[in-house]
Amino acid sequence: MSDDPLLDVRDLVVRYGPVTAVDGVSFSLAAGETLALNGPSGCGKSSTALAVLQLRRPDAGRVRFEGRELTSLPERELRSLRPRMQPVFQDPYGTLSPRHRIRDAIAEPLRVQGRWHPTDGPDRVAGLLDRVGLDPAYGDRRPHELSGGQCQRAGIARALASDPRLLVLDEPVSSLDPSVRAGVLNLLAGLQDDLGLGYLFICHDRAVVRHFADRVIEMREGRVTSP
Ligand SMILES: Nc1ncnc2c1ncn2[C@@H]1O[C@H](COP(=O)(O)OP(=O)(O)OP(=O)(O)O)[C@@H](O)[C@H]1O
Repeated sequence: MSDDPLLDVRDLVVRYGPVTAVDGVSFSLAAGETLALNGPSGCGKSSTALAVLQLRRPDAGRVRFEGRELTSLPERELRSLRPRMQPVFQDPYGTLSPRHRIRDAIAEPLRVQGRWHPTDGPDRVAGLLDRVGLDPAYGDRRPHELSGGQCQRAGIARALASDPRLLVLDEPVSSLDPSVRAGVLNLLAGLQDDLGLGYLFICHDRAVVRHFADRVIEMREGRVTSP
């Protein structure tokens, strides 16, 4: 294995028509590390996240993930890499389909990736629920039958089903009640310790960032202002 960082972003640019949302952002992230993007609303944090995930193709710059340059890869080749870089968004109810039971939402990535086996699939789903601190019986419920914190845990379980190396966490606790935020952050910290995941952690709350991240990048008006 090379000494390549897990993720290396160089001179990233994202434009929406005349608006330059991300204007030459560079950073790298090692496996097992949490790098936070911090800054005021509208500074380009989410646009950076979407471009890293190639959910929105950047207008310029490079995104290297596990040593592979993503920006020049056709969608067909990206598809096989996508499971390894998973997003977790702010609104857990928006991530999980309201019509599907939690266990089906978690099983879906396994099915789509051809890794679902009827013999051990249900146990894997139960194991993932247990891993995020949810009683496997919650698998029978639909998202609206869970609290915000429980639903975010289910969203994290769904992300883990893909065996990712990188989680892009876009304000993962911002919509949660303050009393349950620490529990979800502790869960993420434990998963990182156990699985060696890299976290790109987007958060506008400086106190949370200081507590949770190994390193912090400050953004303003699409640019990195520090370090
Ligand atoms: N789909 C879009 N179309 C047009 N402009 C957009 C779009 N998405 C974001 N922008 C603009 O790009 C800039 C950066 O937005 P972005 O959401 O990336 O910032 P942010 O730091 O994540 O903000 P927030 O914390 O409020 O989500 C803002 O000026 C925003 O209005």
